[in-house]
Amino acid sequence: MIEFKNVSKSFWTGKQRKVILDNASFRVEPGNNLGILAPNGTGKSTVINMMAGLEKPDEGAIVKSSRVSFPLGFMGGVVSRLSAKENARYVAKLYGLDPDYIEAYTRWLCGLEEYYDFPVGTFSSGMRARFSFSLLLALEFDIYLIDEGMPQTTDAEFNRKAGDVLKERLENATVVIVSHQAKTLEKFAHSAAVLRDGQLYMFDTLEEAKQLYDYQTQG
Ligand SMILES: Nc1ncnc2c1ncn2[C@@H]1O[C@H](COP(=O)(O)OP(=O)(O)OP(=O)(O)O)[C@@H](O)[C@H]1O
Repeated sequence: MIEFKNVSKSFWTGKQRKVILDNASFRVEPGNNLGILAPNGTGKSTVINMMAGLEKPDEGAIVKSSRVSFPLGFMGGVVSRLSAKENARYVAKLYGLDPDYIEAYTRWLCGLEEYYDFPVGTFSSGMRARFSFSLLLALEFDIYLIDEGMPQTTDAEFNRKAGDVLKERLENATVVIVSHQAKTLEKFAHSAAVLRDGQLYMFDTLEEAKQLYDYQTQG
């Protein structure tokens, strides 16, 4: 479970205070895939980063009783001058896992062939996406965080493999996915929430969340 207790978060832009959360309290329950809808620039990444522990709240507390992933697509832990292989082995050690297993798994899933042994800094954005997604799926979490859908790769073979693995993972794990469009959430979300005016409004269904969201974005 991830619980936000009276969490406030804002940024000072130099001209104004941008409020992301204002004394917000909500929970992400295991087994209940949650989709969060919010327009671009309103704080989706910030909320996901707070769940991952990459951003701290200004006030309040975030309590976690599950293993929560880093956000899908997050490359902060990956060192550009090291190869995918070296990064995978390093991350395995950080998580106390078998480096041989994590190397073999990511090598198989990302399908980068000989580029797996090249520095990550030389990768195209699609190759980076494939590597970071493979790394995320190689590690076992109770809650997976996804920012704006699946990585956009044009590699059909990778998309199929990664989609299958994610589906399998989600039989025992939960996903939190944020997007500015309901369509991205449809495949995963059981319930949904709308980030608005510093609060996260929770709904039992995506349909209900969409009604508030459409009203908000069109009005
Ligand atoms: N470290 C920071 N310092 C100042 N402002 C920030 C910082 N991080 C984010 N912001 C601002 O907070 C707001 C929300 O940013 P965030 O990236 O969370 O939004 P988002 O909904 O994920 O946007 P997008 O969908 O465009 O990525 C934006 O106006 C952004 O400029």
